Amino acid sequence: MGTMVDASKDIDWSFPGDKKITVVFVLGGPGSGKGTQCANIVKHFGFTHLSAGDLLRAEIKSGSENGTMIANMIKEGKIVPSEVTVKLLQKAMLESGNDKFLIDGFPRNEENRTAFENVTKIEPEFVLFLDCPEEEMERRILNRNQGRDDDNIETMRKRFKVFVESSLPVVEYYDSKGKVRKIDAAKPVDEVFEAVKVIFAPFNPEVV
Ligand SMILES: Nc1ncnc2c1ncn2[C@@H]1O[C@H](COP(=O)(O)OP(=O)(O)O)[C@@H](O)[C@H]1O
Ligand SMILES: Nc1ccn([C@@H]2O[C@H](COP(=O)(O)OP(=O)(O)O)[C@@H](O)[C@H]2O)c(=O)n1
Ligand SMILES: [Mg+2]
Repeated sequence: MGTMVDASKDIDWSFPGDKKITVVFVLGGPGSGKGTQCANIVKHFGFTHLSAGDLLRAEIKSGSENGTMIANMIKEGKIVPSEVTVKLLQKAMLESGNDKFLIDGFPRNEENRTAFENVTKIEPEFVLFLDCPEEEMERRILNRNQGRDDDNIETMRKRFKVFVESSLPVVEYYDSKGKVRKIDAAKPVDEVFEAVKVIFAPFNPEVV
C-alpha cells in the first residue's frame, strides 16, 4: 500500500455537462422572509433549499478553521469572502442529489455573483426578490428569537446598510437582464406565498 491518493485534494466540483441544473436565487433584505418562503417552496415545488447564512452558521458550529473569521464577520454584518461561501454551496448542491435549488441570501454582492458564475458556470433561472420596507424587516428581526448573534439593533442596522450598498446592486444587475421576479413581501406569509406560487407555477402546473 502506501500509494493511496487523498482524493479530497482534487475533487472536480463541476457538475456533469449533460445535467441541467436549475438555480433560483432568493434575495431580499434581512428579515424580508426568504427562509420562510423557501420552506414553503420546497414543500410544493421539489427544490432543495440552501441558505448561505445557514451554511455559514453550520460551518462555525463544525469547528472549521474559518469558524472564528466567519463568526466575526456575521457579528459585524459583513459579507464573508466568496471563496468560503461558494465552496459551501457547491458541496451542499452535490450532496443533495437534487437538480433544482433555491439559493437563499446569495449572491449578496458583486464578488459573490461573479465567483459563483466563474466557478459553477451556472446562470440562475430567475431571481425571486422579496421587497419589504425596512421598518417591517426590523420588527421581524427583533422578534425572530433564533438566538442569532446578529439579530440585535446594532448589527441589524449594519446589515441594512450592506443590503442597500452591496446587495441591491446585484438585484439591479439581474433586473437589467430581465431576470427579477419582485413580490411584495410586507404582507402576511400566506399572501406572500400566493404570489410566490404564481411565479413557480411552471415548475409544477398542478399546484396553482
Ligand atoms: N410575511 C411575513 N409576515 C410576518 N412575519 C414574517 C413573514 N415572513 C417571515 N416572517 C417572520 O419574520 C422573521 C424573519 O423571517 P425569515 O424567513 O427568517 O427572513 P429572512 O430569511 O429573509 O431573514 C421570522 O421570525 C419569520 O417567522
Ligand atoms: N452570501 C452570504 C450570506 C450571508 N452571509 C453572512 O451571514 C449573515 C446572515 O445571513 P442570512 O442570510 O442568514 O440572514 P437573513 O437575511 O436571513 O436575516 C449575513 O449578514 C452575512 O454576515 C454572507 O457573508 N454571505
Ligand atoms: Mg434567512
